[in-house]
Amino acid sequence: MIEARELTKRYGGKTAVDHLSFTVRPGLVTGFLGPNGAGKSTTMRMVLGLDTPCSGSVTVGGRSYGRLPAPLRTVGSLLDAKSVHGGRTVRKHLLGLARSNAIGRRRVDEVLELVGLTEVADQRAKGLSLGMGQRLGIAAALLGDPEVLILDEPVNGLDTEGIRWIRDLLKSQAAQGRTVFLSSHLMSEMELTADHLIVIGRGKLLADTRMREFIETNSQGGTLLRTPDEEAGRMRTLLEAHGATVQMDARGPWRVTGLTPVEIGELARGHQLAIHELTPVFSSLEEVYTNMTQSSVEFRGGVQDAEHETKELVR
Ligand SMILES: Nc1ncnc2c1ncn2[C@@H]1O[C@H](COP(=O)(O)OP(=O)(O)OP(=O)(O)O)[C@@H](O)[C@H]1O
Repeated sequence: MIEARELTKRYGGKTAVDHLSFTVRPGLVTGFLGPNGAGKSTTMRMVLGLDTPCSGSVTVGGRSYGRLPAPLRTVGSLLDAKSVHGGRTVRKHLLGLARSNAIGRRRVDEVLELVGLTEVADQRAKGLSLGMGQRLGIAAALLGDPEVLILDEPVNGLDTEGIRWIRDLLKSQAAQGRTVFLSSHLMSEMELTADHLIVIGRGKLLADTRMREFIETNSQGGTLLRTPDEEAGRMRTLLEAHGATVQMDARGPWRVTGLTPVEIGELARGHQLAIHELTPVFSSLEEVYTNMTQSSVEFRGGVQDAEHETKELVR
């Protein structure tokens, strides 16, 4: 579990993180989203004791990072995969980390196996491909078998296979009851990986919500509707009279927005109109997120009054 309470960080006159409170829970992959400069990396660095909050607090497993008796056993992180000493071999890099954290050699072999680096264990780190380097960073994060994993842009620059591998790994780590907190600008990937989302803008919390709820509540997808031809005119009039917008399609289903599928179904039933198809369609995470950060529409996914912040984001 990660708990941030009123976390605030200023650099000179610039407020990077602004009274940010959230909880990242075990058993889930939680995505951390926000436009460039929103304060994600700063927040992660404060969680990991690499930056000191100006005010507020953040704990991992109930303690601030500095008070953890064996940090690597509580929280594993990947902030910058390139921060490895390139002259060392893969195994030596991990052995060095293990030794300084009282972790046995056997665990090094386990994580090498887990991330698929056993065969290149004796190669120098600087010769690794980007994907391999990323795996090494993840091996280091997993070394202490920590309850919390924090990853900043772990899929940056990876190919499809590498991305899928990280997705499966993170999901399985969460399924084992670990807390997984990751940032990524790749929305399609985040949509597939994360169960929960924390969204920030200008250092402030914009949303703290389940992925499904975030998409469903803020989706502009609408509902696909088919009715028999002879009832189409009456159906359209009825829907529009109740505030719906109907996009007609002569051959396919209509797209109805402004009413939920339940409301459409109940209206049709009340007027004895037949329905042949009623399919909710949801926007992608990317569409919802882009819309949220580009419009001043009030966001309703767990934080009520984000109007001001979303306006700020587009200035
Ligand atoms: N060490 C620093 N000194 C001064 N300003 C900083 C420092 N670190 C971050 N900032 C500023 O704080 C703000 C938040 O930066 P941060 O890197 O945390 O955002 P981010 O959400 O991680 O962005 P990105 O998605 O681009 O990585 C930015 O305006 C950044 O310029």
